[in-house]
Amino acid sequence: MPIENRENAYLITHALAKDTLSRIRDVETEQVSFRKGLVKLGRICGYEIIDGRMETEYVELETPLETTMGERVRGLDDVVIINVLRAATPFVEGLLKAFPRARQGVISASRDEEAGRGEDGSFPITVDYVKLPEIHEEDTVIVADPMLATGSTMCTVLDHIDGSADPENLFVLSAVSAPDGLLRVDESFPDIDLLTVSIDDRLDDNGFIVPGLGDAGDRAFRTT
Ligand SMILES: O=P(O)(O)OC[C@H]1O[C@H](OP(=O)(O)OP(=O)(O)O)[C@H](O)[C@@H]1O
Ligand SMILES: O=c1cc[nH]c(=O)[nH]1
Ligand SMILES: [Mg+2]
Repeated sequence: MPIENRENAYLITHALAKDTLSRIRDVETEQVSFRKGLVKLGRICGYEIIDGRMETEYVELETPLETTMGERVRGLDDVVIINVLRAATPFVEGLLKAFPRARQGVISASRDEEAGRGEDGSFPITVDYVKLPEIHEEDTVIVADPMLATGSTMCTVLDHIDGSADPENLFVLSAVSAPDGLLRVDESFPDIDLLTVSIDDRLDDNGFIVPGLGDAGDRAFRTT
């Protein structure tokens, strides 16, 4: 479903996606359930991308009884998933259930929260590690990060990917987005489609999404 006034941003509206997100937002949801919830959400989002964004084709096949026509999803072998460390790790685990043959890339990018936000509202981003597969024209590339807050991390990640190829589909997939982050990424990368389960109200003074779900990395990795 397209988001009003934003050509390239779309909500994932599957009821189970909303249900799962609501469960992991809950402050009472502990680490294991939180992590499993992110995995489940990744799987549902993967199925939604297949259903809404990929084409099917008819193929002739032999059942044990006779020849018939079946329908197959096109391009499942040409999917690249980029894992933005570290909070995206369980989210990507779920996506891989939908795209088991995806080629994978990893980028470690994190906000320097001590430095604080600059005048434009962005955080400085530290990139420690980048390992991307070669991206081809026919690929569907999904850059996964459950949280899109100021958009600083995602813009930095996309800077690393952008020059390397011009794939058929390039999606940024998040679970929770803030309006500021969507706007920042949309303005910097107008050709990229932004997919998210929820657009929350705002950012707080520390750049956290409100109502959000807190620090996704800390909750999944139990580091607080
Ligand atoms: O849109 P932004 O303002 O850039 O914020 C979003 C980023 O912040 C979180 O990562 P964090 O830097 O906390 O690292 P982590 O995944 O290691 O916890 C989150 O997973 C995103 O990558
Ligand atoms: O709300 C936020 C913002 C950035 N990163 C998170 O994990 N949560
Ligand atoms: Mg991160």
